[in-house]
Amino acid sequence: MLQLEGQHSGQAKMFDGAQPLFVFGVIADVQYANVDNGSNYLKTRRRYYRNSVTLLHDAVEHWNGIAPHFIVQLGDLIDGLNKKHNFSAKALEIVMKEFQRCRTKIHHVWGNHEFYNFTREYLMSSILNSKVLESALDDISVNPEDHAAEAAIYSYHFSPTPSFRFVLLDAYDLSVLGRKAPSKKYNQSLKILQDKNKNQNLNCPPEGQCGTEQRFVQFNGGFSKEQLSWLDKILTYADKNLEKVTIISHLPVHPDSTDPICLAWNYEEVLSVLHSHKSVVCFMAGHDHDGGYHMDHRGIHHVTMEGVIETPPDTNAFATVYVHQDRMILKGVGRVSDRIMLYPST
Ligand SMILES: Nc1ccn([C@@H]2O[C@H](COP(=O)(O)OP(=O)(O)OC[C@H](O)CO)[C@@H](O)[C@H]2O)c(=O)n1
Repeated sequence: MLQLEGQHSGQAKMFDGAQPLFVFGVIADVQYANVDNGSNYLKTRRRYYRNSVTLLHDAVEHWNGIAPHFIVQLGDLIDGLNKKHNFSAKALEIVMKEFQRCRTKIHHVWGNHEFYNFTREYLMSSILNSKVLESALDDISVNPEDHAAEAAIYSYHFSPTPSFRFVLLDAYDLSVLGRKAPSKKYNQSLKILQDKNKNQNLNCPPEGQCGTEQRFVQFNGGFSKEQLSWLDKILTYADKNLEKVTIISHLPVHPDSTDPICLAWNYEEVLSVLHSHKSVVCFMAGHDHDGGYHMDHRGIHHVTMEGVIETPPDTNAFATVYVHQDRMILKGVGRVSDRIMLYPST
């Protein structure tokens, strides 16, 4: 019997008859706000702001019956509308009350809506910083200069059981959201945006552009060189130790797994790091509320989770993932489809 890090007593329920090595839950874009139902900016999708916390409640009830070893919350937990109503802290308290009923550990990713509500400094010392759940790795040496830069990046990794690792990435490391003007990263991010997007409102995609060029909008962001070099080190360690790695991020990085308007600015650089390592098996993201999926040419599964906020009250949008030696079985609830994800052959 494998020893699971931080495992609470009891065994997660089996899904398909075979005993999984471990089980985790995943949910994205709850975006709770204490306001009436509304829509997205283009008025093409309905948003159920108050009900989203009820769907989170139902997800937690479901998970409490399964006892997963941890939950991954993919960002945008509360909507930016809370800020306008001076309700950010209260809204966070309301959603966290639901998570606190969950008898397992929660790993929180940060999305654009976290930065509409809170500063990066506030988030670093808040309940949404789950870096305390990081696994220590003495053999990964980090030079002191890199270390100083990394301190302002919210990324970490953990190993729930030997041979498996999860890496949580900060997709707003390069962003005009959460970076103070005129800091180096703010200036660098504004330049990336303004070089590509000539609109007054930088949340509107660049005029006349279609496809992946639409990603240069303010509600997206990217990954700094320091973060990518840190990721490269973790993946080198994982390769050497024959681990299987799942990466979690608010922003997707594969154009075929999402509406391209939701892609990370430097998604190509991230893909190039992932493809230079044999350990990566899955990349999970949120942000595109319609969800998406693509298995890339290297066999990496790119899962974009459907957003709770655009999920009608009579259904839901979350998943439980059963991890086996040769595959992950994703069991979706409501709008999320079931998937069997075999690991790429090495
Ligand atoms: N053309 C646009 C689009 C958006 N905005 C404003 O930007 C903020 C964020 O938009 P929002 O749709 O809430 O962001 P999500 O993270 O929920 O979703 C991302 C993608 O839209 C999914 O497709 C908000 O303040 C909008 O009003 C804008 O000004 N112009």
